[in-house]
Amino acid sequence: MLSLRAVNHYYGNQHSLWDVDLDLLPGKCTGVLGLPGMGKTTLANCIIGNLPIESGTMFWHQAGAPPRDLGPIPAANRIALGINYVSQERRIFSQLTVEENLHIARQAVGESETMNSCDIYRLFPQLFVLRQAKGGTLSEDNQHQLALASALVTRPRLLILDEPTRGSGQAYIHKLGNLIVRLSQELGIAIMLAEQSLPFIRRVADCYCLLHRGRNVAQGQITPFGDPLINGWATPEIKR
Ligand SMILES: Nc1ncnc2c1ncn2[C@@H]1O[C@H](COP(=O)(O)OP(=O)(O)OP(=O)(O)O)[C@@H](O)[C@H]1O
Repeated sequence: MLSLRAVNHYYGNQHSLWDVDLDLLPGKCTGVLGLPGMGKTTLANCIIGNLPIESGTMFWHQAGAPPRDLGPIPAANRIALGINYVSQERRIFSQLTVEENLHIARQAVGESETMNSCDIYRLFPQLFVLRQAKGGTLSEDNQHQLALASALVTRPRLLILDEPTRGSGQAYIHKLGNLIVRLSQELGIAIMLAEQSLPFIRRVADCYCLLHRGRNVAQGQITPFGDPLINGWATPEIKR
């Protein structure tokens, strides 16, 4: 679905992503794991088109169509192509109701491409109850659900979640994990999960990519994840 090869990114003179290779596949959840500041958000922003890459390739593969180079495609058009994102900030319109938020999110793609309200509320029953409530009045967890629902109404083929567990309690994290597994296994969505939480990645991801100082230092199926090497990279540097 999406293949990254030798992707490099710089913030000014600071080299932030180094020759990153990554494949994101339909129906699979890929955990992009790394400590704070290792490049997870930068990688997500390069894929969605918020940041330009310096070199390398990002090719979008879709059945029955020739591969497309994402490079020249602006961020707004990448949503129409099937790539959507939930940022760490969980952006929603706080002055608008849940329904209005979802209505605006639908505008990013053609009407025929969107997920209808019944399907969205089936995935997020709590949002149905709160559909007339303003975004700003929702709890943090419900705001995250609304941000996720706003991404899903565009029927993404690739969904990128940036640290979805940050700041949430165990009950919501458990529910979110179940939802992510459903989205990948039942709806066939390719999911890129940028996370610091190794237990969460172990629970929901099929495969992983480990970023360290902008380099992909290990990747593979989730099964060998108990490998001490991986645990070593996932330990804060101060302890290494
Ligand atoms: N706008 C920016 N300008 C300059 N440097 C930046 C900018 N954003 C991030 N960086 C730097 O790029 C590197 C990667 O940051 P990034 O936010 O991608 O990491 P991360 O793994 O997502 O971390 P976190 O988990 O804290 O969000 C860090 O050294 C960070 O300080």
